[in-house]
Amino acid sequence: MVSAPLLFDQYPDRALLIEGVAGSGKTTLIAREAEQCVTQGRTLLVTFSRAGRDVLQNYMRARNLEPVSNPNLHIFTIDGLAHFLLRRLGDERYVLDRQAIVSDLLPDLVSEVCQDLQASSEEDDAVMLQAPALSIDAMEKLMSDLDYYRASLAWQAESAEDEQAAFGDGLHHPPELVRAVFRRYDALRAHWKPEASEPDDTLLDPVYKPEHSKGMYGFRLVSEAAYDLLEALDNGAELPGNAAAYRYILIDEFHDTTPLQLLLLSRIGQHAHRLMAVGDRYQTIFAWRGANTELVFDAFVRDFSARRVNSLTSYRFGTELARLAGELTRRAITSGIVADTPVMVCSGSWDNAGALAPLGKQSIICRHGPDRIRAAFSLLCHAPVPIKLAWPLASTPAMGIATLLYALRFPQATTPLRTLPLALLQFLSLPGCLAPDTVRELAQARLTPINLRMYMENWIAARVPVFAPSLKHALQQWLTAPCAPDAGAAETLQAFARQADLFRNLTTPQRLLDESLLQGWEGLLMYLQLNPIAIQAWPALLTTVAARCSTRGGVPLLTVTEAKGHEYDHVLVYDTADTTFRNQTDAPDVERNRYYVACTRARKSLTLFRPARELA
Ligand SMILES: Nc1ncnc2c1ncn2[C@@H]1O[C@H](COP(=O)(O)OP(=O)(O)OP(=O)(O)O)[C@@H](O)[C@H]1O
Repeated sequence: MVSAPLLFDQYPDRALLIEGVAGSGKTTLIAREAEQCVTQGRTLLVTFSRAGRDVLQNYMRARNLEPVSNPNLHIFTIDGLAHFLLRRLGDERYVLDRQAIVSDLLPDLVSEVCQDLQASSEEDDAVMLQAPALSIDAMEKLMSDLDYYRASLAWQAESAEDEQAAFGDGLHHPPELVRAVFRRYDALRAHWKPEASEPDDTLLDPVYKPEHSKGMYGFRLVSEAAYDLLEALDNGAELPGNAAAYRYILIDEFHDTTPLQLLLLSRIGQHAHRLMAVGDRYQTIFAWRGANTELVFDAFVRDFSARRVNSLTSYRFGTELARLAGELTRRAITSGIVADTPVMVCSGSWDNAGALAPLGKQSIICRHGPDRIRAAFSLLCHAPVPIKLAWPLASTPAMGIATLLYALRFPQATTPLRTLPLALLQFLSLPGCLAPDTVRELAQARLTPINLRMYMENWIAARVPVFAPSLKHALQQWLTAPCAPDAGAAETLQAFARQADLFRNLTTPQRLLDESLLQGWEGLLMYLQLNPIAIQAWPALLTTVAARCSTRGGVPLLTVTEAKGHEYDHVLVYDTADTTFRNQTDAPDVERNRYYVACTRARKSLTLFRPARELA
């Protein structure tokens, strides 16, 4: 490795903004600078994602530096830092699980807000606002609207124009609704009390356990901690010197920082001696969460009079991949290493995908979760040699639905079904289900096929409908119609899906969960057609699939989000079209960035894989 002088020694400026291409050594640079900084004072290494924080921790560990043994070294995500500081300020709100808020708290709050909005529009004779459906899907979108509204600083705009400029076209729902829900939601967050003296575990974010067991009130998501900390500071709270007085602040993944997070970092960094932010604007893949690279880079330069330093040389990969990365981002990217990194386009079958490196030695990067499921089944069915997958395919939604159906039909079967509680939650997330109140009860009890069947019969008979009519009918049939024990699993499951109309709305799935289900269902049917079994033998299939999935020695199957910040010797990018992923739904620049991130994880070889349609 070239031992370059430290940038803090090379440049006299208090703050530096390093913009470097993938593999140009940004994280390495932070680690090198930090190694020096910790000898001189408290040093904060901060990053956007948990995955990015883990990468930083690994880089520091490789230098024998760990926060537990070095009091000067602090490594956090920005939200994790805000949460930590709030706790030091004596803030004891619960940290709740996002899904619990979406399904348990948001629907009631939204109906109250809509009633108020309708009442006031009647008084003012104004146009009435269309209330959203209270489906899980609409609530999930509203939750991301709240995130976006918060992260983009739209809440502090003084006029409707400023507000619009902040959130741009990032909202799913009308701004009046988002604004009103945002206010009511924040009021609820401040005063909320669990129904019992403490909330049940299913409501809590498992990563952030409460400080005390009783007497706490208020809640937040950890992603709301930066906002809450800023609010506390605006209300006169002072950051505890022993927790927040950082001499050095080094920010990785700066391109993903939101305007809200930058505001907080600017407050924390106002007395810092030196600051450094590193990023690559072409690696922004979280724009949908309110990240705004251009704005954040410019604000950092302005607020800290930072010097910009650019690097177009990658030390991760050789010339051929450097050329591809340059074409994708229209930059003159060069390679700083001698060895080449060949790039191969491979269409059709997996047989040819091992030309640059054996398939078992490659890391497979997919655009998102649903594509990963497709890749996994495709490998399971068609890989030339039976390789193992370092990923639990048996826990995917389609496998869950089939497991639940099996348990309902054969409640007396004795083979234990380890994934049954997960399968129940997956089933109840189907578009045609409204989660019944008793689910939480059931999820906490010891779930057996027998009590599952009993609950299911009650739900089907319930006066308040739990299932859409076609799904209800299909379930009734499933529970009552005689079924030959040797009926083929593929045909039986297919018949249920048809009767329940499971995929009617899924030709263009809206939710990732639905797309995951669709890909998994198609993959499962393909597997069952190649390996036919009777529905009664379902537990044996689960065992066979689980045996093909092993973290030890299996091929890693990653999404771009998971692979970001990491590097792998041999990378296969799954399901590419012409210089991008085949599946394109987000803004073109976000899609391009995702593809660029995936390709630039490779060190020694890159295979761009396009499966033949019948294998996809
Ligand atoms: N100056 C250098 N000389 C040689 N190799 C280097 C140098 N800097 C970094 N490397 C190596 O290049 C690879 C990429 O480094 P690093 O992960 O720090 O890049 P990055 O810019 O953070 O990448 P990305 O933005 O893609 O996450 C690593 O294997 C690292 O050891």
